[in-house]
Amino acid sequence: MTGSLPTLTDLAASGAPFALIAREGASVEVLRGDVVDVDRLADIPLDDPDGTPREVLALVPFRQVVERGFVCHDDRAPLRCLRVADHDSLPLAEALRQLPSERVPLEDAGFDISDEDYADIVRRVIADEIGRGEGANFVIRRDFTATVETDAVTAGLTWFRALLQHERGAYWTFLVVTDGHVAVGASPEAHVSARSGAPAEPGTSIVTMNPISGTFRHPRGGATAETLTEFLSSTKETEELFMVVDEELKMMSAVCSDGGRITGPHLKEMSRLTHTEYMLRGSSTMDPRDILRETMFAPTVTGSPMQNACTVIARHERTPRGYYSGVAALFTPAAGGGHDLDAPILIRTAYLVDGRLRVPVGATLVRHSDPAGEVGETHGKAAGVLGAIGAVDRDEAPAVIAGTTTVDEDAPAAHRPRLGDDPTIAALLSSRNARLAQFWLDPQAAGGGPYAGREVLVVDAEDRFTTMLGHQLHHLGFAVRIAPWHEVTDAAVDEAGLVVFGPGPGDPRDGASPRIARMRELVGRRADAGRPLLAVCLSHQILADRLGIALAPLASPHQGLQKSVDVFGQPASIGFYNTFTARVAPGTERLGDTEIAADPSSGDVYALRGPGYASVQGHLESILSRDGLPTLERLVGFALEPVPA
Ligand SMILES: C=C(O[C@@H]1C=C(C(=O)O)C=C[C@H]1O)C(=O)O
Ligand SMILES: NC(=O)CC[C@H](N)C(=O)O
Repeated sequence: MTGSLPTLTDLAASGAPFALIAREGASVEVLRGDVVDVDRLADIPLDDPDGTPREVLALVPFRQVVERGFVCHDDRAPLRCLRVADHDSLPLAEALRQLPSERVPLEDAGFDISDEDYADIVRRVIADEIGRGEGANFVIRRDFTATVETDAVTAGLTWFRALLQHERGAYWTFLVVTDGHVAVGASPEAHVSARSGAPAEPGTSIVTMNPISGTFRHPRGGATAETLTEFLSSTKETEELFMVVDEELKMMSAVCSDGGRITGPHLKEMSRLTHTEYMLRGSSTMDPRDILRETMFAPTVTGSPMQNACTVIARHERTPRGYYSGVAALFTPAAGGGHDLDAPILIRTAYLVDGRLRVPVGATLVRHSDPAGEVGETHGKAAGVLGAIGAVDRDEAPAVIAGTTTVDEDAPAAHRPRLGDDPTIAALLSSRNARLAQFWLDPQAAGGGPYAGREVLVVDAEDRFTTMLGHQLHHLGFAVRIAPWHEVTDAAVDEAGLVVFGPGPGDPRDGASPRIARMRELVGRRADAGRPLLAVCLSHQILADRLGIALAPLASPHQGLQKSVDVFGQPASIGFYNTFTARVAPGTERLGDTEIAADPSSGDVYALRGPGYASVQGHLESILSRDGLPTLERLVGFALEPVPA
């Protein structure tokens, strides 16, 4: 097929749709075919009408979250599929020779939201969202925009070339040209991939996710072991990565029968930035389109809990996202049938439509975010793309992002060694895992736990930590059913042998929220019946309230905090994701039938137990809970203890 491959400039001039992808440094893949726009992921045409499997490259817009019932500013951006007819490969040197390098002038360049306004958004998200229990971390974006007179496809080719030459460490460097739409970028982050397993396991694929979070902007002259060490020692950056790993493990637990296991952390070293990352791996029997649906979209570019993050994004972003934080999904027919999937996240990408350039960038906002720091981070993230498109000087430092007054201190220095190979850095990175739950670091042994033969109903209150809980409960031997709060019937709650009420966003005192009102009803009903229940986080707060214990906001949220607490006589290192707390007078250990495990000085309640029930403020299922599984087993044991007549 390569024989018929026109030069890249002829291909561009033909007006036909095409895509260029550099996945490994040595070559550029050239994909040609026709384009169809479809409504839903399930409609992606993986097979021709005669049943022949077909390779498809799909651009999945952020608005696709509506398929999961999540909220967004809906721009109706099409789910665009390039049905690949020809897939060729060009040596990198040849591609570089063919690609244009003339500078593309930009007019009216600058961020749509000023630095001051972005800093205000950061403050509001910390105070009004994290500070009100809506979640732990949120990514809010801003767009760098400009007018471009140059022909769009020529501009795309030019920028693709510049990214190949000047960015490094990208997972995919790519250009996708379809009618009237050019997307060109160098994304560091694989969202999800699914590769067919050994022929012995037909229908099974190995699923990989790659959460990247924590951003180190290289100082002038490049990163050094000293400056990187300082970054790696930052609590904020460390916890930020742990939080997104937790959120992606929720997704892994939903799509993988073995829940997934984590390896890392590693460094992702780019020209101007270094990120930290983990790899999550598990096996799944799901169709790759379903895997994609269940994982829409990465918490590293949205937030957690993911569903509420969409609501928060809609509240604080003023315009729709288009493809930003969606994925480019390449479905390739697999030797043993079905399709493999490779899907980088659409970040660090420039879009050119109708002469308007848009480069969206965001930062992960957490409880201890510094507004100025997050502003700087968005500049740093844009700089890789903006360097390529000539909006910042590429090789000189300091450079200035056109249209702003901010000095770009992230300009790349030539040829630095990889710092991940430095033994001190490697040791510092791997020391992070000592804080984490062994359960998620080890391959998990199958079944046979102490509760084999029993059933549990897990009620989901819009935080899919329930999938991780479900996985741990399964490990303890239970047959697990997870049901969302709005589908669960009274009868189901009455009949289950054990009910676990899950965590969720929001203020537990907010009875006007239909979700919280229903959770109150269900927890109350089960508690009144005196049948075994375990309540987690939001549900623990609801149970505490019902038992007459006061609820209050914490002075500063514990969203993504690891803490060692006493749980009925045993110390446990546990992860917390709460803004509110149940609180008793310090020293209170009992209220009626209820035994209370609380902080001796603040009176903040960590756990409760009584006849037929137990509850916990922390998340035993989180990677942050080093003592999570044994504590869960203890609490389940308390809840299932026979109630004296
Ligand atoms: C949100 C973006 O990047 C993501 C956010 C990161 C962070 O907050 O540290 C790091 C890498 C990406 O997962 C972006 O590039 O727009
Ligand atoms: N994870 C949770 O369930 C959090 C509960 C509640 N929304 C809080 O922030 O305190």
